[in-house]
Amino acid sequence: MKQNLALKLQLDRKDFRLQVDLSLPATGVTVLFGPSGSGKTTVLRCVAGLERGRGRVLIGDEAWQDSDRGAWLPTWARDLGYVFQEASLFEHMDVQANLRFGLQRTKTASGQQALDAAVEMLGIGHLLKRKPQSLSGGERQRVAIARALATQPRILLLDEPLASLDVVRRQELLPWLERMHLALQIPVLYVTHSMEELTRLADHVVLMEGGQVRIEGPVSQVLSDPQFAAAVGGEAGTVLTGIIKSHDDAFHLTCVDLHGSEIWVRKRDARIGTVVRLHIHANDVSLATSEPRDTSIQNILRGVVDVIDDDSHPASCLVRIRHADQCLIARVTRKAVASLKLEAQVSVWVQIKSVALSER
Ligand SMILES: Nc1ncnc2c1ncn2[C@@H]1O[C@H](COP(=O)(O)OP(=O)(O)OP(=O)(O)O)[C@@H](O)[C@H]1O
Repeated sequence: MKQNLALKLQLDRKDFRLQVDLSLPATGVTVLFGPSGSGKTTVLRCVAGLERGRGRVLIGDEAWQDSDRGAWLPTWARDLGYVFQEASLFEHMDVQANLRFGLQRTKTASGQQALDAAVEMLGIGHLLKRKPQSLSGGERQRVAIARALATQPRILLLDEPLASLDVVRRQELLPWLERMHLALQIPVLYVTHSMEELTRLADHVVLMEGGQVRIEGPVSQVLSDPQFAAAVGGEAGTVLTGIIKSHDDAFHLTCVDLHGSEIWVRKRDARIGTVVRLHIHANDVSLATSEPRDTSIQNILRGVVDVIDDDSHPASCLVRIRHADQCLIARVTRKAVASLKLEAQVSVWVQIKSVALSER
């Protein structure tokens, strides 16, 4: 059964008020993003019943909290998995025993099946006999996530699960999270400060600011919102969806079909027909009003200017360009906008210097 998550919460602390009203998708990853102190962790803690504000927390048709009706489920009675920055495993037990410990909470006979599936999904079968202290930070987190999933939660809460890892470990763990993301049928609330995690994992994005929701929606829509782009500064970029079309072995390239246009990326070991995400930084996009010739840039699309908005610095603008039914953002100078006479509805050639790709 699909389990939409509906939150309407107000919580007051000294110098801080959380005030959110959100209806989140029943599956997929919702990334809570925003500056330090904006209230991301507080939202997770309210969902988990670790904080008690006023309002409602509804999962599917079950009320975990409904202040108007006096309803409140304590944390232990909420079917959820919660994974923190640092995996809190029992050091004296091996991985298998840690996983089984989580399982004791489950009420269904399918618990073992769920545990096996989680072990498979997080690729930790070869670690079952190891003690936590012998695991890397990334492996510990995979065990912690598998333990949370083995309890067959109705929702998974991940609070900066990669934050305590170094860059190398982060890069190791991200593909596992991507795979998990594709396989899970429950909603995931994921707190991060990292644009890379957001662009690779998010289906839905909530930008928090000062305890409130500033922008919210599907990832491609939020990322192509110039206000979001201005808020994240140099990290602004968009996510487009394409399909692997062909591989060029001679030049080590892969061709992605983007609504009839071709985008070339570094060769990927992915089957033809695979749906992929293309991440394009706003700073890697330039615009021309006549067809560029004799350029080293391989990826050139036709598009139409949709919106031109202010950037955080007055020297630059954020230009949203429509290509078929998707949008991308270019950061260009205000001077270029003036000299090219860019405005809404103007046709442009969009030159893309660099594209990163991940599987959807
Ligand atoms: N236990 C607490 N007692 C009092 N105030 C708190 C407590 N925990 C958090 N706060 C305050 O509540 C506000 C929201 O904190 P929260 O941890 O939800 O923000 P965040 O967006 O998750 O931040 P970060 O990205 O730094 O983790 C901040 O002003 C913070 O200082």
